[in-house]
This record gives sequence, structure tokens and C-alpha cells, in this order.
Amino acid sequence: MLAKTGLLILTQPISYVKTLIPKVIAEASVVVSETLYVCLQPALQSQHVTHSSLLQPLTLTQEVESCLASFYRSVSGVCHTLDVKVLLAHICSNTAQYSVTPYSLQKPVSLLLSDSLIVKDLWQKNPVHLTGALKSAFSNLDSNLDFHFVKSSGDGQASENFSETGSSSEPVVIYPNVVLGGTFDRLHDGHKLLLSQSSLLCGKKLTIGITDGEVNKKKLLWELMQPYPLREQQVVSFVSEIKPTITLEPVQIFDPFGPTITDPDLQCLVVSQETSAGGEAVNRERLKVGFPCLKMVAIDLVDDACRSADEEEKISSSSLRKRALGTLLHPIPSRPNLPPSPYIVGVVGGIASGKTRLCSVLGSLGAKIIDCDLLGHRAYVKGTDAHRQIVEEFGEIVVGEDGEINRQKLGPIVFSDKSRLSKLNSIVWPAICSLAEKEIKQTTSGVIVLEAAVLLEAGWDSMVHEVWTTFVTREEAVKRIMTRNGLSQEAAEKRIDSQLSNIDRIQKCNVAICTQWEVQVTDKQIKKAWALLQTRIKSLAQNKL
Ligand SMILES: CC(=O)SCCNC(=O)CCNC(=O)[C@H](O)C(C)(C)COP(=O)(O)OP(=O)(O)OC[C@H]1O[C@@H](n2cnc3c(N)ncnc32)[C@H](O)[C@@H]1OP(=O)(O)O
Repeated sequence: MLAKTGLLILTQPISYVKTLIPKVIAEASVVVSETLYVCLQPALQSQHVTHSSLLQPLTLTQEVESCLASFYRSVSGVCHTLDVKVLLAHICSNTAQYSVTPYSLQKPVSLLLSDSLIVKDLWQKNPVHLTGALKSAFSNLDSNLDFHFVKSSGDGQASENFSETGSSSEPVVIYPNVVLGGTFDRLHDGHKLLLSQSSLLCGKKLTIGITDGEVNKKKLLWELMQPYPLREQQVVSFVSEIKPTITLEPVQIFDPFGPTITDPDLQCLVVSQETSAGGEAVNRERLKVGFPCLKMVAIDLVDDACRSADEEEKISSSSLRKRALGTLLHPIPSRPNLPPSPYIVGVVGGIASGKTRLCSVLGSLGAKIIDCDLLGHRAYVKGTDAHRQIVEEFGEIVVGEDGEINRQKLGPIVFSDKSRLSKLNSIVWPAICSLAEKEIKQTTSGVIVLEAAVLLEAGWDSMVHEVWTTFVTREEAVKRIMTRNGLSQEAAEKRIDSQLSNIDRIQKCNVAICTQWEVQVTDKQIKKAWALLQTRIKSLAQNKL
């Protein structure tokens, strides 16, 4: 029994559940493959369960907060692929005022999981009746709902010593207006904990600042960051599922402060340990304009159990972006004009971004490389039509003593004037294209790599199945061009500016390889990209794409 989505109702005392979370997630991940909604219902343990009492309120205590944190901390170590969402709308400071608000679950739930013998018994006696009752509390339950009894939490016998006592059972203060901020790129368990904790503390309106623009460009591999609308949609969709009872206000922010220094009605700011200094700066700014200080709540960071030696200890979007290098960033377009074999990969990249390294490693892995730069040399040798047109357009000044086009003379002319560059392109690209097509026709199987720096600008993407790009930061490219080509900084920047920007190129490419670091790091990305490519080619052959 493997369900895509499960709803787990845990009925043991919270202090006991907390000790079992890794085991419970491990058990759930055997029967649920994608999404696991978790609903904490300790009240079901002690009282007689009827269908109308299936969603009971739970008082928000420190114990509950820490249990919530344990869920998100445990997931990455146990099963990082499982999307866990702990439901929070029934957790409140005053349970007497609670009225049932059903959860609108976005994924259809096909498996109910519980540690309760009572729920198990209700299921065995009349599953249709129980499903009907659950539907008043949770939308989107599959009509073929199945049941799994969670053994790892032991159904109460071992939990007798775990009644909620002491200071951790004190209720936690809830604030009407809570605010938090972040980049929220590739929503991970650290984000989910921050958003969940903020939602728990929020009684009415949750303001979520989501960074965009220049402030994001300071981040590692910012070019791979998800676009703002997607990041906002992921945040809103997560919070509205776990706590549908609060109003959400996502705000696009272009500095670290956002609405915290313009909205006097905010009361509580939730930060991660890393950003607590930023929280103090917020309060200094609020005092300057006469706003009351925000109560600051700092959340511990979530460790990344999947990290490699060179990655940060905490789960971070930067590590996730680094892991995205070499993987498929954008789906492969359909190319009915191309036969499935040979499979053609276009390689593009800004000047000095490491295309040559990428192609030489791909060559060593078995790809046939067609270097369009070399074809370009052949396209305008003396006697060709392109040679004649270039001389007509640019004059004898670009012709060397041997009668060939002198690239060192032609380069500075075209790279400092876009209209002249496009004139050259209009002469040379058709000639290179027909030479490339001839080379492609000579191969009938395997992988062909068409290395063409400006393939996208030339509109040659229809000639290839997918496009890969290399990239480095602008500063690194300038440094490399100055060293490699002996050009001044100004000339180097002109060459960079005559091409697409990294971000434009990455958005149009299927795979990105960053050659910023040591060669071993580049090679690792290329080998990963090659292995994933083989899988895609296999699926294409089996008509699965
Ligand atoms: C569609 C394609 O990608 S075909 C392959 C690219 N070739 C062309 O577009 C043909 C036109 N270009 C040329 O003839 C030559 O590049 C010249 C004459 C302009 C300059 O020659 P050179 O001084 O020898 O420089 P070189 O050819 O090494 O190019 C330097 C950089 O300019 C870039 N470049 C080349 N052609 C172009 C172009 N048409 N537009 C913008 N940038 C270009 C490349 O990124 C290259 O970087 P790289 O060496 O890291 O790959």
C-alpha cells in the first residue's frame, strides 16, 4: 500500500509524541510517498470518540511548539523527500472559544494513518461512516480512503508517564498581527518551521515579506532563484493549508525591513537565529518613527541531514540551488522536427564561462562535440561567400597579410557596436549553420554536443533537443577575459554586454553548470548532468517523455 498523500492523526500526549517523531515519520514514509498532513489530537485519547468529536482544539503550549519543531527537524534526517505539513488551525490559546474550521487540503488524501486503537476500531466497524465524519473536518479525502494503524507510537500503554505538566504546559501568548520575512526560495523544512511557528503565534493577520530585486542578487547562485510569483504562491499555499483561519498578507520587499518599519499595528516579529540581528535593527527603526517595538521570537535553524562536506550545516536555499546545478531546471521542449537519435545538446554560455571545459568533459564521457567557433573560422576562409561579404561590409582593414579575416581586428569593431555585430552575425551564422547541419547528418546515434556560444541569440534552439549553459559571476568573467585575452577591463565588459545576461540565458536553458569554483566541482556537476541526461534519453526512447 503506497499512497501519494496521507493524513496522520496522532492521539498520544504531546510530550510522548515528541519522543517518537522520527520513528513515526519513518513508518509513515513506508506507506506515503509524497505529502503527509499531520493532525495532533491528544484529546481523542482521553475521551470517548464520536464522529462529531474528531477535530478537537488543542491549547498552544511550549510543549506543542517544541513538538512542531521536532517534526520539521526530523523530516530531513528520516525521509527528506516527504512533504510534511503539520495542521495548526485547531491549536489555539483559548480552546473554549474554538469553533471547528475545516482544513482545505490541496492534495487528495488516500490514506488515513493513526496511532489510536479507537480510530482503528471505528474504521473497522464502519469505514464509510468514519470517512463521512472526517470529511466535516478535512476536505479532499478520497472516496477510496484506506487506513494504516501507526504501531510505532504504541497506543498509549507507554505514554502513561507523559502527561503534560510543568512550565512547558503553560499557554503561549498569541498576537493578532505577526510578521516574518525571507526569500523563501525552494520552500524547505526550515522555511516551513518558520512559517508554522509564525502561524501558531498569529491570531489574525500574518504579514509575510518576500524579498525580490537587488537584495536577492547578493545571494549565492541568485540566478537560479525561483521567480517571485512562484515563491509567493508556495508560501501562501503552505500557510493557507496549515492555518486557514488567519488572513495572509504576502508583501514583495526590496530591502531587509519591508513592512516592519511602515506598519505600526504589527506586534510580533518571528526571525530565525541567523536574522535576529536584523530584528533588533527593525526595532531601532520603529522607535525612530514612534512605533511600538515588536516582540521578537527567534526560531532555531533546522539541520540539513543530506548536506555534503562543502555545504552549510543548516538547510539552506543556497545549498538547494547548488544541488540544482546539473539537474533539469526547465522541462525539455517537444521537438517533433528532430529524430530522437542522435540526441543533440546545445551548449551556450557567456564569454569565458567555461564552455570549453564542459565540452571536453562531455567529449570524454562519449559525446561527439561540434565546435561552432571552429566552424566559424571555416565559414569565412578566403574564397568563401562570407569572406567576400565581410570585406565588403567592414573593409580591407579586417583582412590580414595572408588574405584571411583577422579576428583580432574584427573583434573590437563588432564588440563595441551592436549594429555591426548583428551585421557580422547575419553574414556568418547561415554559413556556420549549414556546416553544423552537415556534421550532424554524419552521426546517427549517441549524443551530439553543439557548442555555440550564442545559439539562443541565433535562434538555433530548434536544432537541438535541449540547451545547457555554463556561467560564472560577472566579476569572475571579467577577470578571466583580462587574463586569457589580455583585454582591458573596459573591453572585457563590452564583450560581456554584447551577449545575453546570465539570468536571461539560465531562464532559457534546461541545465546550468557553474564553473566558478575548483575544476573538481565543475566536473562533478557535469557528471551528474550527463547521468541525468542518459535517463532522459532512455525515457525518450521508451516514449515516456
Ligand atoms: C550561433 C553561434 O553561437 S556560432 C559560434 C559563435 N560565432 C559567431 O557567432 C560568429 C561571429 N563571431 C566571430 O566571428 C568571432 O567571434 C569574432 C571575429 C567576432 C571575434 O573573434 P575572436 O577575437 O577570435 O574571439 P572569439 O571568437 O574567441 O570570441 C570571443 C568570445 O566572444 C563571444 N562571441 C563570439 N561570437 C559572438 C557573437 N556573434 N555575439 C556575441 N558574442 C560572441 C564568445 O562568447 C566568445 O567567448 P568564448 O571564447 O569564451 O567562447
